Amino acid sequence: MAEAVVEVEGLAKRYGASTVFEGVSLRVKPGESVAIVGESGVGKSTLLNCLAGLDTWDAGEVRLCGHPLSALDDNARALLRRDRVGFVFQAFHVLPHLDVAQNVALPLLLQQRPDDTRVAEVLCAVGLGDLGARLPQQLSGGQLQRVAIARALVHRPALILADEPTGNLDPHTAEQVLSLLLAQTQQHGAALVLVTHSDHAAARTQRLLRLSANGITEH
Ligand SMILES: Nc1ncnc2c1ncn2[C@@H]1O[C@H](COP(=O)(O)OP(=O)(O)OP(=O)(O)O)[C@@H](O)[C@H]1O
Repeated sequence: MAEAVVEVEGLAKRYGASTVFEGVSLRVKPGESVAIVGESGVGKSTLLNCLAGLDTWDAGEVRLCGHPLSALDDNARALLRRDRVGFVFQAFHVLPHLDVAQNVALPLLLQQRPDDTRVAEVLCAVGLGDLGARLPQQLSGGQLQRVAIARALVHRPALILADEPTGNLDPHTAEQVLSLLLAQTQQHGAALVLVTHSDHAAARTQRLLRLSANGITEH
């Protein structure tokens, strides 16, 4: 059995007396694509943040590339995330004072392996080949989303986490972006976990998981 890229066991998240979810277990292997769906507020973004070690939990464990995240300190978690994870945030988190190419280059610079050719290649792949010198404020919402996606893919991470990656895109661009995320799983063996409200996006992944307060179920 291939080692899971990410493995979750009995995860629970609470805010005070209020439980967001509990009993969440899942495994995603290299080359697998998974969509997580569920009602608004059920904790999909929270779960994604837990998978990346960006949020804490109250019971259970998350293992990323074999490492139990609760055993790592903040610094070790940040290093693991830097090397293994590409995260497409719902709110993009594009840095406003850097141009598009500089934003996309960031994961490579953090790993001290700058690669302008790779940055240009990924920008072309998301249809932003001519916009590398633009500042984020000069882009549309859909273009910003594609910058966020290019930045999440540039360092060929083992795990791609994407929170509503097609939420701001027209159907044609959404299709292109999904193809790009899925190609990364097929060609480079990355694991993709996608949070989405779109039935269409969910239908393109190999597995569909529904999150509810009592856990997560496969459909
Ligand atoms: N700091 C906080 N304190 C208390 N409750 C919080 C806090 N942050 C988030 N929550 C609650 O946690 C729950 C999960 O939020 P989350 O954003 O993960 O849901 P979601 O399923 O991604 O929602 P959506 O589909 O609307 O994006 C929500 O009910 C939210 O109100």
